[in-house]
Amino acid sequence: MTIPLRIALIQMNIVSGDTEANFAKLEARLEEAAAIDPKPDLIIFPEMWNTGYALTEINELADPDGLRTKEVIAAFCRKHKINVLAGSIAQKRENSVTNTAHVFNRNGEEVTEYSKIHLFKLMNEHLHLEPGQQLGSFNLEGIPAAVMICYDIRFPELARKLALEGAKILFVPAEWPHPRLHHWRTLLQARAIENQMYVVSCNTVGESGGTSFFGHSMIIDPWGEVLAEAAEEETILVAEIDMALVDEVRGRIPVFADRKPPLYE
Ligand SMILES: O=C(O)CCC(=O)C(=O)O
Repeated sequence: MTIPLRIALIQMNIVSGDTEANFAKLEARLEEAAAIDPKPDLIIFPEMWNTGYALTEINELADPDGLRTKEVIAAFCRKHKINVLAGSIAQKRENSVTNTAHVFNRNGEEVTEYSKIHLFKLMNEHLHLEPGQQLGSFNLEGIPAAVMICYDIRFPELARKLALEGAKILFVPAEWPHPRLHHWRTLLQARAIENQMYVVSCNTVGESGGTSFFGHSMIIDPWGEVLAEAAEEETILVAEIDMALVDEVRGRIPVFADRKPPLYE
C-alpha cells in the first residue's frame, strides 16, 4: 500500500503592488493550512504572490535574491514539517527581475528554484521580466516532480520534456485571468492526460488593474479526472493523491513506450 500525499492549495487574492499585505495574508493562510487535520504534506500557492502584476514598479517591489521569501517560507517549513512549493515571486537579480518559484522540503531546505520560461506578452511580462533558462524538474521525498508557471502550460513540449525527465506530478502556480477559463481547464487536463501524471494548479482570485482572476485551482489525476476544483473565491483546497496511480495508468496505456521520436522530434 502506498501512502497518499496530502496537498493543500492556497487560492488567494493578491493585492497588486502591496508586498506587505501579500506577505501578511500568505503567512496567515499558511498557518491555517498547517492547522488542517490531518496536516498537509505539501502546500502550494499562486504565481507572483508577493507583488501581483505591478509590472511597471516591479524593479522596486521585487524581492532581492528572494531572500525575504526564502527566510519566511523556510522557517514555516521547519516549524510545521511541511513541504512548500512557494508559488512564484517577482525576484530581483543583479540586472533583471524574474518570475521564480522556490521549492522547500520539510526541513526548510531549498530543493530547487524555477523561473518562468515563457513570458506572457498579452500582459507585457516580456517588457519587465527576464525569462528563465532552466527546466523545473526536482525530486521531493523520492517523488519525481516538476514545476511550470501559468502561460507555460500552453507549451505541451515543455510538459512532455519534464515527463520524459521523470516527473510524475506537475505543479502549476498561476495568475490566469478571465475570460479564458475554458483554456485553463482544458490545457491542464490535457497536460495530465497526455503525460499520465498528476497536475496540481493553484490560481489567483480577485481584481487587479482591470483584470480579474477566476481561481478554479485544480488537482487532476493521471486519467485527467478532476479530484478537486475551487470556485472563484479565496479558499484552501485539499486533496489526497496516490502516486502509484501514475505507474498504473502508464502501464495500462503505454504512451511513453509507444512514442516514435524519430518521426517528430
Ligand atoms: O495563457 C493565458 O491565457 C494566461 C497566461 C497568463 O496569464 C500568465 O502567464 O500570466
